[in-house]
Amino acid sequence: MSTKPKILVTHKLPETVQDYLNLHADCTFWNEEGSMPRSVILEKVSDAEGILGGTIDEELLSFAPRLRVASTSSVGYNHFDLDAMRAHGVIGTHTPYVLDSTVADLVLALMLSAGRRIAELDAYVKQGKWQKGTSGTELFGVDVHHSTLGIIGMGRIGEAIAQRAVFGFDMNLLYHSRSPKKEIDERFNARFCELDELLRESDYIVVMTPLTPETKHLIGEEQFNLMKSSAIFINASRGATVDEQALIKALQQGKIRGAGLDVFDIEPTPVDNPLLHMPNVVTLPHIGSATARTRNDMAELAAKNLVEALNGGRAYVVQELKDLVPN
Ligand SMILES: NC(=O)c1ccc[n+]([C@@H]2O[C@H](COP(=O)([O-])OP(=O)(O)OC[C@H]3O[C@@H](n4cnc5c(N)ncnc54)[C@H](O)[C@@H]3O)[C@@H](O)[C@H]2O)c1
Ligand SMILES: O=C(O)[C@H](O)CO
Repeated sequence: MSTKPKILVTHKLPETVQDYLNLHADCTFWNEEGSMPRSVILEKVSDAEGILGGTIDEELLSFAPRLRVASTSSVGYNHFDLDAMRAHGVIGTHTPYVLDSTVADLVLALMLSAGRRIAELDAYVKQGKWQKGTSGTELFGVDVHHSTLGIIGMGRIGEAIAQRAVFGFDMNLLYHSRSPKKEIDERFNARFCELDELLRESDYIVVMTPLTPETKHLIGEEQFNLMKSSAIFINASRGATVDEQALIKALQQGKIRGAGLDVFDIEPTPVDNPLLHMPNVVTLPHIGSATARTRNDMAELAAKNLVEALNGGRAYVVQELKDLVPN
C-alpha cells in the first residue's frame, strides 16, 4: 500500500507538473478542459489529504475529513473560506511573486489602451470611419507619460507596475496601501496618501488590492465622484473591489473618462453588461497572468506548495492561516 499522501487535482496541469506530483503523492488528476465538476470533487475529496485548485468552503470541507492542505494556483485566494479552513485545521497555500511582472505588463497595456484609445480606434480604422474624415481632435487621448498614477494596494504587483510606470513612462506616483512604505517612496520618488487624495489627484487610477471584507466595494459612487473627469480607471484585482453599478453610472455620466478592466463582478461577465458596450472601456477576460510561461510557473509553485506543506516543508502559506503550520 502507498504511503504517499492522497491528493486531488481539480483542473488540468502541465505534464511535467503531473510527473512531479506523481513522485510525491498518490494523485487523482482531472485531464479534461475546464474544472472538475463540483459533484465529482465532493465525491473524490473524501479520502484526500491535499487538494490543488478551486473553491474551498464549508460544504467541501465537510466532505473532506482527512484534508490538511488546500493549494491554489493563483496569488489571490478570496475563493478560500478562511474561517471554515481554520475551523477544520486546513492550511491554504498560494502563488505569490511568479506572476508579478506578467500582471504588471497587462496593467500597463490596459492603461495605454484605455488612455490612448487603442481598442476603440483600432475598430474605428477597421470599420472605415477614418475614410470619412476627421478634425483630429476627436481622436485625442490622455497622455501616459508624465501623468500621475495612483496605485491602490502597493504590494508585489503594485510595485512591478510602479517600476514600469516610473522608469518606463516617467509617471509621477501616488499610492494608497495599508501603510506607507519608505523603500517605495525612495525608490520611485513616490508619495503615500489617503484614498480620497489619491482619487482627486490621479490621472490614472489602478486598483491592485486583494479582495477581502475590507476591500469589497472599496471604490463606489462616493469615490468615483472624487475622481477627475479625465481620469482613466483600471481594475485588475478582483471585480468586487469595485461597485460595478457605480462604475457604470460614473462612465455613463462622464464622471471619469474611461476604464480598463480585467476583472468583473460575475465572470464570465454577461454579454448585456453595459460596460461591454462602451467604446471608452477596454475589457479583458481575467487574463492578468495568462501567458504560457507564467501559468506554468504558477502550476509548478502550486504543486510544490502542496507537497511541501503536506510534508512539513516550506510553502507559501496564506498570511491568515500561517499560525496553523506546525513549527
Ligand atoms: N487580474 C489578474 O489576473 C490578477 C493576477 C494576479 C493577482 N490579482 C489580484 O491582485 C491582488 C494583489 O496581488 P499581490 O500579489 O500584489 O498582493 P500583495 O498582498 O502583495 O499586495 C496587496 C496590497 O494591497 C494592500 N491592501 C490590502 N488591503 C488593503 C486596503 N483595505 N486598503 C488599501 N490597501 C490594501 C496590501 O497592504 C498590499 O500592499 C491579488 O490578491 C489578486 O486578487 C489579479
Ligand atoms: O490571483 C491570481 O493569481 C489571478 O487572478 C489568476 O487567477
